[in-house]
Amino acid sequence: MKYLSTRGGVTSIGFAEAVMMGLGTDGGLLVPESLPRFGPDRLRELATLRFQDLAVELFAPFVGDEIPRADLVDLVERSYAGFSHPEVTPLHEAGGRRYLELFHGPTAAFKDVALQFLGNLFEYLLQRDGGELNILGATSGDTGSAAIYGVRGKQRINIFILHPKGRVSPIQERQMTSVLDANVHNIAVRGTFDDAQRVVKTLFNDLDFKRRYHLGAVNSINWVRILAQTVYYFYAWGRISHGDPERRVSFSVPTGNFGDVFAGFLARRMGLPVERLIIATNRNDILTRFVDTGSYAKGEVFHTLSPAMDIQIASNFERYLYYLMDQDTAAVRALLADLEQHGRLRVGADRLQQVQADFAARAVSDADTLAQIRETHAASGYILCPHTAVGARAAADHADAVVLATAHPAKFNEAVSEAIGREAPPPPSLQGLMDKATRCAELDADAGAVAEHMRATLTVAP
Ligand SMILES: Cc1ncc(COP(=O)(O)O)c(C=O)c1O
Ligand SMILES: N[C@@H](CCOP(=O)(O)O)C(=O)O
Repeated sequence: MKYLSTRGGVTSIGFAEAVMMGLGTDGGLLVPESLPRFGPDRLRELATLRFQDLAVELFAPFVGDEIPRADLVDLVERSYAGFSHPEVTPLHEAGGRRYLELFHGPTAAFKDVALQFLGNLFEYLLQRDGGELNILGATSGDTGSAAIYGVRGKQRINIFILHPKGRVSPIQERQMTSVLDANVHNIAVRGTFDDAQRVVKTLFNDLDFKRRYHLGAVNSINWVRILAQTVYYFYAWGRISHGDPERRVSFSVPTGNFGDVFAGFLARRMGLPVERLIIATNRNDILTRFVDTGSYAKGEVFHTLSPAMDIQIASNFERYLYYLMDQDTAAVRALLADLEQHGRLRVGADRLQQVQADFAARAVSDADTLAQIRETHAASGYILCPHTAVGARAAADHADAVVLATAHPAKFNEAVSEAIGREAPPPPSLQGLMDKATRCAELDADAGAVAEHMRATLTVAP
């Protein structure tokens, strides 16, 4: 399989190069030249597989002959061995609703599903092909810790994670800053997640800096993040449909950077029988407004009870535009130029019709998020994290939709306590964090300052 950039400036690169490149050297996002298409017989087979075997089957066409199958199997098995549930991403039924629990990994959020694999994949490729990697990522709370846990202590890898100071939950902050391995570097930036993501993209677009410092990406700009997140859509469908290709399943997806729901979109393009894909946003509703009106217009970032989704500029939206514009990279560039110049882009009526066929969307207020946590708990005793609650509320008119449970509620106990008057009990991985020593730098949300910090750190770090 070969990869190209959504902006057309990178063409025909292989899987390993795409993994290491992260963001396309033209500033675009990497996508495969084509997608495999699974027909009814293949879907029936896939539905019988355990999570790990399914992952290997789904990854194989994208990896091609660049990694021997035995090595791919080993990478996948190791990546999910540390999950606390034997099914990796089990379905749970509560209050008449199905939840796809994605929080059984080491940092208790869905990011572990992709980042355990990506960490092992980086290590494998660096050992095999030589070289070193300095990961630079931005987080609104969950990617950071999952990425850090994916690469902590690994040879040839340093990781620099930027989080918006004071805008992640206390547990999320501790999960990152209490990891004291020499290769882990946390930076609290004075600004929003969007500011942190802009710094990361600016430094990736400085090709001289990127080459000199061997920058690698763990955010969902990295294609592997998206690929790995398609697996649980197939897995959930298999468990619900028992392999019946006529059975269509809807998903409601708490959405911020548009990676998770985009993975569902891809799964459908690969033949998975998906009925509705619901984009569930909090008050930061740029994506909901886009689905309603065809206009994608930047606004102010609001602080909400679901902070990991306090995002205005959704990275993977560009990948969706690429497919929406029939893979016409010039059309993508034109839309992005509008966004850059005017702070908004607009698609025409025919494209909007396609958008509305691809997605439903709903924005959920903090008050409704709390009400959802309260109602689900009262009906079933099950405690939702606020992001998952946004997903459940957005699916109020779709009783059948599977809600992606993207984080363990104990990561967001402030919201949980406000809703039900008590905290969710933390899983073992979250216990004792608040007593640990921490290390974290603090910087302005400025690419120059971050670059300087990386240079200084890397001259003394191993
Ligand atoms: C708990 C949680 N839910 C949902 C999201 C939104 O996912 P995405 O950014 O892929 O849209 C995030 C952040 O990415 C998150 O951390
Ligand atoms: N909500 C995310 C934001 C980064 O998104 P990513 O999927 O592109 O890594 C987070 O928790 O950091």
